[in-house]
Amino acid sequence: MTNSKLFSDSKKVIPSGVNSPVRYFEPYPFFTKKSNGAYLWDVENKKYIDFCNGYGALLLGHRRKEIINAVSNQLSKGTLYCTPTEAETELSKLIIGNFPSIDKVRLVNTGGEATMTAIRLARGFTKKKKIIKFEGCYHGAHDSVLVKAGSGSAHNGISVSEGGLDEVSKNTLVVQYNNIEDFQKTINQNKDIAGVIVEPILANMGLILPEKNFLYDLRKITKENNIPLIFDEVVTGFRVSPGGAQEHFGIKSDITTMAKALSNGFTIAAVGGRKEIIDLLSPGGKVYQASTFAGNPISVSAAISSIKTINKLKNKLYSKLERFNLLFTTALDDMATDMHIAHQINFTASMFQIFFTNKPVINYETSKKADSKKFQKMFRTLLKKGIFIAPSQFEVVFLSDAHTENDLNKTLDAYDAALKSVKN
Ligand SMILES: Cc1ncc(COP(=O)(O)O)c(C=O)c1O
Ligand SMILES: N[C@H](C=O)CCC(=O)O
Repeated sequence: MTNSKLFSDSKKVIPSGVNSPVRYFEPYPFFTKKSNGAYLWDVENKKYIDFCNGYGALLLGHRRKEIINAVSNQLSKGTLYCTPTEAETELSKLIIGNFPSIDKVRLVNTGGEATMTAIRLARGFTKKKKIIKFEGCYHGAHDSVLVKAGSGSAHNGISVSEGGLDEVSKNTLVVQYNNIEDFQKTINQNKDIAGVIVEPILANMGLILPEKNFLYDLRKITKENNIPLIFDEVVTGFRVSPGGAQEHFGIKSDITTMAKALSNGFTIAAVGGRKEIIDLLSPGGKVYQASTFAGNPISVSAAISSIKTINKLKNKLYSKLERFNLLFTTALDDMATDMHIAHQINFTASMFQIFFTNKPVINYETSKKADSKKFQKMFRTLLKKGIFIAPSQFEVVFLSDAHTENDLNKTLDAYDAALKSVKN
């Protein structure tokens, strides 16, 4: 079977042939048949070093032994009960142990479900309507946050999705990321703010780091105005430190969402926060949230195993990934500079992105101004050479614990060729 044949088949039965827009690239995506460690293999038996890593989920690499063992063990005991389990309490205690801002946590299935619940909680708590989000931040594919969002929707130039209601999006106020004056002005002009949601490190417009005081000022202003601050840690939770970006920056949010690296590749997400807010969830409170698959025993077993593995490895894991990232991005920067290619590299922890522009990339506008055609050229050369990064400059390159120095050296050689293709 070939990728091209599978794509023509899939297009007949799946819209655009893919189950999430970001998976499509021209002329057609490759179809994966298996993965292991740092690698993917497509149906034509081509091997790729994977730097998409489930858009950040696979912090520990594909088919990590500890997680596969835990899941296999659970498979022999059942796949769905729809009753509470002891394992759900164990997982919640582990999450709370890693995130001191969280008193209680509810398990859901996806990042989007977690942010939808977080926003509903903020509205239920404050009895107010409007939320503030930041340009380019992506919080899932639901109406209140699909407004000037990043990821695939930035790529498609969709500011507000068709089919979304104006009545919903008009209650979402959008502020420029890293612009605290814009934020303060919006707070001063609107007395009806129910909550503020932010990616503490913006990983959906490429990688954009919060400027020095941005998150601290956000925390201070939201506290002064009694507005719940939601940290969307769907990407950063467990990836930048065992306690996410909030541990990394030493800031406590009121509500936190997490997914991805929480389970290293299984379908689970969580929304947690201060007791007085999270206890508003039904059935004890009047903020309704529900799901058949919530607390799915397979995903819960994967998440318990992931957190335990992360907590056991701790400094060894994070310092290795940081060292690899620094070495890699320094070499990449030198290469692009030697070739006189205008570029910026943003990096932190185990994430980076290169932008083809001579201006620092600090927000939605500056990310959008980077040359996406050059990025596509680079992507295609990398792919030919067996390196798979997410196919858009609005995504991020993710390192995993499975990458070896040898993988990184091969990848640097591929970037060398890819940058030359950009230059020509
Ligand atoms: C920061 C952030 N929040 C929320 C989401 C939505 O998560 P999901 O795709 O699991 O709905 C994503 C990614 O998709 C994300 O990167
Ligand atoms: N950028 C998104 C997640 O972080 C990409 C995942 C998706 O939408 O399929």
